[in-house]
Amino acid sequence: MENTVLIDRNEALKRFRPISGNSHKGVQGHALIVGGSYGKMGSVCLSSKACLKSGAGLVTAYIPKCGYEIVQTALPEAMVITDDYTDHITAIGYKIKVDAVAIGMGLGHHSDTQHALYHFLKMTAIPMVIDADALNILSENKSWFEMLPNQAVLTPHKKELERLIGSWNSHDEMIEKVKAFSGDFDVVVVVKGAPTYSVYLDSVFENTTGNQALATAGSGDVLSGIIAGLLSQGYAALDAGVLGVYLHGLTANIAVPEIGHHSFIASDCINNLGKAFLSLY
Ligand SMILES: NC(=O)C1=CN([C@@H]2O[C@H](COP(=O)(O)OP(=O)(O)OC[C@H]3O[C@@H](n4cnc5c(N)ncnc54)[C@H](O)[C@@H]3O)[C@@H](O)[C@H]2O)[C@@H](O)CC1
Ligand SMILES: Nc1ncnc2c1ncn2[C@@H]1O[C@H](COP(=O)(O)OP(=O)(O)O)[C@@H](O)[C@H]1O
Ligand SMILES: [Mg+2]
Repeated sequence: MENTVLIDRNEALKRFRPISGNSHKGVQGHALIVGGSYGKMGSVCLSSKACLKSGAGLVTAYIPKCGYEIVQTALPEAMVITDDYTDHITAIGYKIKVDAVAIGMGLGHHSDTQHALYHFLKMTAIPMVIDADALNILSENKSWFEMLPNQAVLTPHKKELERLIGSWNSHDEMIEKVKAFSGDFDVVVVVKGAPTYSVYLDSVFENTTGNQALATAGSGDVLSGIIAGLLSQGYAALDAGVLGVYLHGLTANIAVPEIGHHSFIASDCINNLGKAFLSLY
């Protein structure tokens, strides 16, 4: 399509910033990962780990009580704040200062959780990734679009996108609808698929990395964590989206010669993030 920028290594390099020698965890960004419900805590573990492995100095997971031991055990590097309720999130309250948020992975759509999301969006204006069930809740409450923070990064797969903006008849029509949505609410939309397109206003970026190994549970949860990690370090929303998608796809390109398409799982995406970052030096 006309005016689409292909995101290859050169384009990724334009956006990538190495970490300075005198950095410390206090200036590397603190990201909050909000999600999880009974049976879906893995999504928060994956997203939080990917966030740490993308350079965030501190990561806190905000989860329902049932996930406390799961997240603390799976990921000792992350801090945890629990909701008052056991099985799902009912209110999103915290006293820490965070630089970026990713919300929605494994969140579910209980009415209490919908309420919590409403108040959170109303009160929160920091860089934000909105994924999975947070997108689905928004789709059921379209008047809430107005509350989205400027340049929030929305990361729908095609089904989630259809719930958000309605259906389309062609690729070009889909892109035009996403551009209009981006303009109406000043958001970056990362349309996940093969390939993934990142759209902001009239600009469209087509990713060149990734393969079918990523067609596996949790690989989108990993992407939300990567983008939140970049946002927390001060990357602009569009740069975080475009670079995050590039690195995420690259992990699969790096891993497939050894692991193959069938056996690659979302944790392999995380395990190869280091090599993906190193390829930019
Ligand atoms: N280990 C975990 O805890 C996991 C939790 N997850 C969470 O589970 C919840 C449900 O996520 P789902 O995405 O499964 O639910 P959805 O109901 O949003 O999506 C599932 C439907 O969308 C279709 N779909 C998915 N990707 C598509 C694509 N690229 N093009 C067209 N159709 C597509 C599927 O075929 C299916 O019909 C989310 O909160 C998610 O974060 C998942 O991420 C899987 C792993
Ligand atoms: N065939 C494919 N080729 C390239 N990337 C893919 C392919 N299938 C899935 N992906 C990527 O994997 C991720 C899947 O995200 P998502 O559907 O949200 O998964 P989950 O919710 O299970 O974490 C997206 O980044 C998507 O672009
Ligand atoms: Mg998903």
